[in-house]
Amino acid sequence: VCASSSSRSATETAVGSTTVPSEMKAWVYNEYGGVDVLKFSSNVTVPEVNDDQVLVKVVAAALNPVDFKRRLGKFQATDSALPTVPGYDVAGVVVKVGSQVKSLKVGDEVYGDISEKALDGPKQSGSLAEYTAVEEKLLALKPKSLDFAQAASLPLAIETAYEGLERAGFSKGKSILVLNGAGGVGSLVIQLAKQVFGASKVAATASTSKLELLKSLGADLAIDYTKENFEDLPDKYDVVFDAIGQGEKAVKVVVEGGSVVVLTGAVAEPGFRFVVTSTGSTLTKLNPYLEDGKLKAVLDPNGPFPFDRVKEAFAYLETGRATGKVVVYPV
Ligand SMILES: NC(=O)C1=CN([C@@H]2O[C@H](COP(=O)(O)OP(=O)(O)OC[C@H]3O[C@@H](n4cnc5c(N)ncnc54)[C@H](OP(=O)(O)O)[C@@H]3O)[C@@H](O)[C@H]2O)C=CC1
Ligand SMILES: CC[C@H]1OC(C)=C(O)C1=O
Repeated sequence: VCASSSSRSATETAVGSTTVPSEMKAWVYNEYGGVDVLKFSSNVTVPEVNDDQVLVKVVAAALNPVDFKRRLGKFQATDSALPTVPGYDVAGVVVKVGSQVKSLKVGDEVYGDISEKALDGPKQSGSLAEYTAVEEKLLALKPKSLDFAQAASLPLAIETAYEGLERAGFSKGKSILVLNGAGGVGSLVIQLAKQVFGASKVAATASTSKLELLKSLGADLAIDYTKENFEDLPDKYDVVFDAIGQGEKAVKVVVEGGSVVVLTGAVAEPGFRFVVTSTGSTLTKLNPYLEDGKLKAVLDPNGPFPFDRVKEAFAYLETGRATGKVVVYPV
């Protein structure tokens, strides 16, 4: 609610019908390291918005492995300066718009991955905060049928899944093997391959307790990696999507002329690795599938983690056992 000019404090700026404070609560680290470098602060400066940006009041955020890899200092060469507020995935409400913003307005419910390049100059002030500033082009309107936690779980993972399938030239009638089908990205690759791209066959790997999940997401074949090695099976695939760092084994099961997409770790011919580029246009394109439930957000049942338990959320994600996405909600 906009404070009357007489009562508006010096630290508040009335914007439209929304009052934005100058300081906020956020999780911050000022040195690289394990979860214990994460500190909760109540007086982090609310980011200013550039002309092409909006300020989002964060309702929910989601964690990604790139958050903890970055915090461990694995991408220092191209990282933004410390201190860092981590967090790429956000879902929330627009409270302020920059002068060049064209299609978003105060009050819009939005979601997105706030860093266009995940490793090359990611945002210093991320989504594990009460407010975050994001370029309009990185956001989409939140699907009405998804709550904020579900929406926050999607952006980086679904954009990675979609971009990887596009780069691999995946198309209707092709077969695909997803290495790590139960994780944040793989659980969406299975769904996209089946529901959006029209796969002829989807196979995926996970451990014993997650095989039914893989089938529920659309996998025709669920391979228990604790009992058999996919590379020892007779099947070959048009595309192998490696979301676990098995790129050198993945190339053994791709057909002649097929594609091997690698998200992490070593790559062997004919495999290729890429780093996701955030864009709201992919979310807008997939919104109809999300609205009607053809594509589903997969949230780890140990969450959502409330804002004051972010350290616990990261510790859980870093076990490498998360199913789908680890979400922080409410913020
Ligand atoms: N290049 C890029 O742009 C991007 C890269 N990435 C990277 O891709 C990888 C996956 O990301 P994300 O999906 O978020 O990861 P998650 O943390 O969600 O993956 C967790 C899952 O990994 C599964 N898993 C662990 N070991 C194996 C194995 N040997 N075989 C099959 N599944 C296994 C676990 O299942 P179980 O308990 O059954 O073992 C668990 O469900 C990460 O390394 C991430 O950094 C992610 C996004 C973008
Ligand atoms: C080089 C892959 C790197 O980029 C992202 C976004 C990750 O999660 C990674 O591991």
